[in-house]
Amino acid sequence: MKEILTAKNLTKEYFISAGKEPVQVIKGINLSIKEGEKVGYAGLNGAGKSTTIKMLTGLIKPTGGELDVLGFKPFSLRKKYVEYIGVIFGQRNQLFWDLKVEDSFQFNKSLYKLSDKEYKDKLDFLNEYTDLDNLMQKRVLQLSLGQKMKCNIALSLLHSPKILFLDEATIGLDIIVKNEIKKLLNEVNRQFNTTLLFTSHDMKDIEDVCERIIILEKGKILHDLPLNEFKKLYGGTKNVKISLTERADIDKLVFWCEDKWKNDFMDFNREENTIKFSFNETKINFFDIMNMLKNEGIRPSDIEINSDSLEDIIRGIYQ
Ligand SMILES: Nc1ncnc2c1ncn2[C@@H]1O[C@H](COP(=O)(O)OP(=O)(O)OP(=O)(O)O)[C@@H](O)[C@H]1O
Repeated sequence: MKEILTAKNLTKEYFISAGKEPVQVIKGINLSIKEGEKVGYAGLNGAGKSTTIKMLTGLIKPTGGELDVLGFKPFSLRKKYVEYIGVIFGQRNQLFWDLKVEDSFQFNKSLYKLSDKEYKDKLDFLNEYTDLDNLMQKRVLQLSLGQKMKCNIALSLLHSPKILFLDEATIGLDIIVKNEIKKLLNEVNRQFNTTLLFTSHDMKDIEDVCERIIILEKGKILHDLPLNEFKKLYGGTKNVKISLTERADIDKLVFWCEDKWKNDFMDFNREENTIKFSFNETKINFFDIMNMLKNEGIRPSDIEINSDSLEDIIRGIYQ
């Protein structure tokens, strides 16, 4: 996979008030993104995510460092550059507000000089994963937030961008629309190898789309890892609930667990015929517990086991 985006020691300073020193909000970040990657860009409010996206899309000029996206310096050759990228800002609308949805699509068709076939093929693809067809004849101001976002994303994909930047594209959307959008993004990536750079405060969105996560903190990159590696390194917590019908079996299991791993459980609670505990996979192997139950002939009436979500992990990092 070839590199599609590189940033070296990228910085951005803003002048907040006249006569005062500028404030550096992006403090020398290095990025390297390959074609077809799906990258989540996460961080707390004010970390600098939108500022980064604005620099990468050529909306604002970096204060320092080097930036190369698809062979372009985004800010200097913006007119040409935008032919190859798509940009979605959750709070902004790119459709003609008081016209029909289709008018914006027709406008972009001529702007990007798409042939009738290219236009039709792309609409066929978009219709497969959204209900765009039903929305085309509606006026934009009649659309709900979710319908508007679907149309905005579809419009940004019309010219087959090589890379799609999404800044809080799923903000305020319900779970059904979010899922539809995530499916569309995954398909765009799968079928057209479109690179995705995606910011969201909803870690589930990042988890459902991205294979790599970059965490920004106060303008610096704190982590940049494949998502599964990140989860293994910083997560690895399993939460288990075991229900048993016999009180004696509970006693036996509690005694055995405490004897073997007394200090290794993150928490351990007994309630009636149920025990609930959390542990880190690096310290305790859940199969040992399953084997013990089997060897003792204990048959639980129910077992629930789940891993910490990305959201839990990130919360843990910032706490
Ligand atoms: N045009 C601007 N002028 C001055 N300061 C700005 C400007 N835009 C952003 N900032 C400041 O830069 C910092 C980073 O803002 P940015 O919007 O990039 O963060 P973010 O990570 O996207 O936050 P959020 O998750 O809240 O959207 C913040 O302290 C913000 O107040």
